[in-house]
Amino acid sequence: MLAKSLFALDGQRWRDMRSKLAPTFTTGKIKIMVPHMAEVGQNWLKFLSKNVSDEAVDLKELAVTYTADAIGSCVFGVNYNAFENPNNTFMTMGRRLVGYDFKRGMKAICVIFFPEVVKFFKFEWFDRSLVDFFCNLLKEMMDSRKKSGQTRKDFLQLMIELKEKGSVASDNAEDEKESKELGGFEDSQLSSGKFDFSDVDLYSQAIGFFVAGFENSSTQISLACLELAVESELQHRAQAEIDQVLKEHDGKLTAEALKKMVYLESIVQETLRKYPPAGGLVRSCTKNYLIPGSNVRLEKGTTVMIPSYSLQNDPKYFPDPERFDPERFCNEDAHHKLQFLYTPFGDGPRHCIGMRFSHLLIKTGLASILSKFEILPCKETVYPPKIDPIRMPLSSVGGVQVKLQERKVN
Ligand code: HEM
Repeated sequence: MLAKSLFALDGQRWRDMRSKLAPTFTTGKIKIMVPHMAEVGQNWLKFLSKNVSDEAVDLKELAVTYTADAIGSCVFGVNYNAFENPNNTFMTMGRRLVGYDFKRGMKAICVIFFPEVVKFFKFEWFDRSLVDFFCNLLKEMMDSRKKSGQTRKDFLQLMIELKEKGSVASDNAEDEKESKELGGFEDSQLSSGKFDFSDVDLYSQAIGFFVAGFENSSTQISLACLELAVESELQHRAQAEIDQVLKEHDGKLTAEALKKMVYLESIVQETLRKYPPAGGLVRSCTKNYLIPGSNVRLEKGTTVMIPSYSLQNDPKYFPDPERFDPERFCNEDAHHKLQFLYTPFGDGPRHCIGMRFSHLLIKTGLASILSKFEILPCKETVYPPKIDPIRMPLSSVGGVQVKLQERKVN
């Protein structure tokens, strides 16, 4: 089933799928989902206000609940409020879907380095029962929208549009431009005729998006909070910006408000630099290639790993790399100078299609918690975090233990 998700496709079908999904990931399309994220952020704050104490909390665990609920709402169109109902089936199944153990670790190694073994043994990445649960849920949501005639501003609706019309329309020239950047190909590179997007294609994409966003985004939120707990000056600068922007937007966390939180954006970028979830990028040589200026010859079919984590933590490119310094990204053209060195979302035609969505998801989570809480280090805090050497995506051993204190904001 998940062989049909964008991650797993290649060749012509990947090109066609990428170009059709690209219009659903533009800023214009994603910003209509910010209210769903902000609603989950509010649920998070309500839960914390009722439960905050003098004890340490695991922010990674809390962030997982936030991202699961937010992705559930934006991608599947469901809102379970996992803060109040932590054992709801969506959350339980979601945890199993992204859970990691020795068996999964070995499978991941095989997928990257021995794809022939995976094909030969027909490895199933996920249990059938898990996949069935998510497919049935999506089917139910689609049937209920069809029956009631109601629509909702979310990914599910955009994918229903793709299924019914064969494409998702761009809203304006800017939307069209972004869509091309995300998945633009010449017409001659794409299949002609109506794009076939079956129910199974739709389920595969939705489940793939959940898996992609759940772990990565919650890790980024929790590690950003850890850095801010340790560097209180940076935290207060971020809070001053959030307070000011919220004041100008009637206290509402909208897409426009998030855009104005430029220092918070630098914090997100610096967290992604220090802790890139993927660790590295994988590519396969499509032809024999001699690395210029060397005698290293790569044979066609060789798997190459681009070490994002090492490059982004190399003092040659990022002086004093252990220092958490959002200033590195405060300058507008910092990105241009860093091409190919800063790749938390990958690079080239296969870069992360969900990059804009993740930025908004992470920023909404951070802006929510920082607007109402002070994050403090405590005796359980481990800093620097101990990165799990065998887990993929990147994760800190023992979560992120900190203390929360309600802020007094005027
Ligand atoms: C902090 C959050 C995230 C990070 C750091 C991240 C990072 C990445 C990276 C490194 C890749 C491989 C890129 C390459 O090889 O050049 C990737 C691919 C991908 N990501 Fe993400 N991702 C994140 C969140 C998301 C979310 C939320 C979604 C969906 C809603 C998503 C959807 C995808 C898809 C579909 C691909 C495969 C693209 C293709 O092969 O064409 N990601 N991501």
